[in-house]
Amino acid sequence: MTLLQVENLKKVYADGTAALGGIDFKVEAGEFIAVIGPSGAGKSTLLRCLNQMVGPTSGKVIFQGADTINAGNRKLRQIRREMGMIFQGFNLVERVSVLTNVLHGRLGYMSWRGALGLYSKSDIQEATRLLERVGLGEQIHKRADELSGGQQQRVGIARALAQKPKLILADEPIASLDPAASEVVMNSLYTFCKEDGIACLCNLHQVDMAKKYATRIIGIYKGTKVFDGTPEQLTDEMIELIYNQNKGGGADGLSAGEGVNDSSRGLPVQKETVLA
Ligand SMILES: Nc1ncnc2c1ncn2[C@@H]1O[C@H](COP(=O)(O)OP(=O)(O)OP(=O)(O)O)[C@@H](O)[C@H]1O
Repeated sequence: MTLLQVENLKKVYADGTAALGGIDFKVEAGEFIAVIGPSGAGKSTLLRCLNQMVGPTSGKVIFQGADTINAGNRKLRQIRREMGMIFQGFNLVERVSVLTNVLHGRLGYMSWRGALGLYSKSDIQEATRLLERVGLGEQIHKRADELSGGQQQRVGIARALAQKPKLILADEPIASLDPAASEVVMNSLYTFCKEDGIACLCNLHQVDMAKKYATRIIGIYKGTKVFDGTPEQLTDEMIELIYNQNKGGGADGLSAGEGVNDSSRGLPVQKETVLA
């Protein structure tokens, strides 16, 4: 079964900004997909519409056969625990320990016990094991804000893994990191997703990182998908087209109701590869 199916997904924010103009794609189990595109293209909105952090205006998001947009609270909670999320700003609770932050990844599986901090012995063992796996076995009792940015993001990865997700949504996970830390974080994310058979949708500004790690790349421009292919198919000419379209026209989202016709922007249309 297809893991995730996105059909004609649209998002118009309350102020009229049309951030997504109708996006379609599928994700199969274990794929590592980089989502690229200029600032304001709609990458974050897309990821947030998948787990309903942002409510889409219309379209379909089917995750493991379940309609996420119309899911009730209970079903949505189940869907969200199988869709881990990693954030640019790490989103850790800074004043609590690294271990506790990873245990927060188990909250979706718990009821009142989690709210009281009553984690099971096996959850604590698993969280410890995950921290060892991301190379932070020595840091588990430190406060989260005592760690470097790259270390904090590895805590974020361990927390997402603690959810035992089928899909990880990573929203610019290396945007605030230096090149060395970025490499460590991307390598960890890629390796653990591969080892655990987890699919990943990873928003990236760095095209070189997308080409290095992704098994597939989706290019977004002004709320529409303008490229969907392998790293090899993402030629320098295509990169130039995706990003340089941005220069004249800005990237502040579409006006509400404005559709994007890719051929009208001069982007080449190659069947299968570009513009599904
Ligand atoms: N809450 C909001 N209300 C109104 N407009 C928004 C909101 N969030 C995002 N937008 C707009 O939607 C468009 C897409 O934004 P989004 O953050 O999804 O793009 P992005 O590709 O992730 O950009 P970046 O790479 O800079 O993070 C932009 O025009 C942005 O200004």
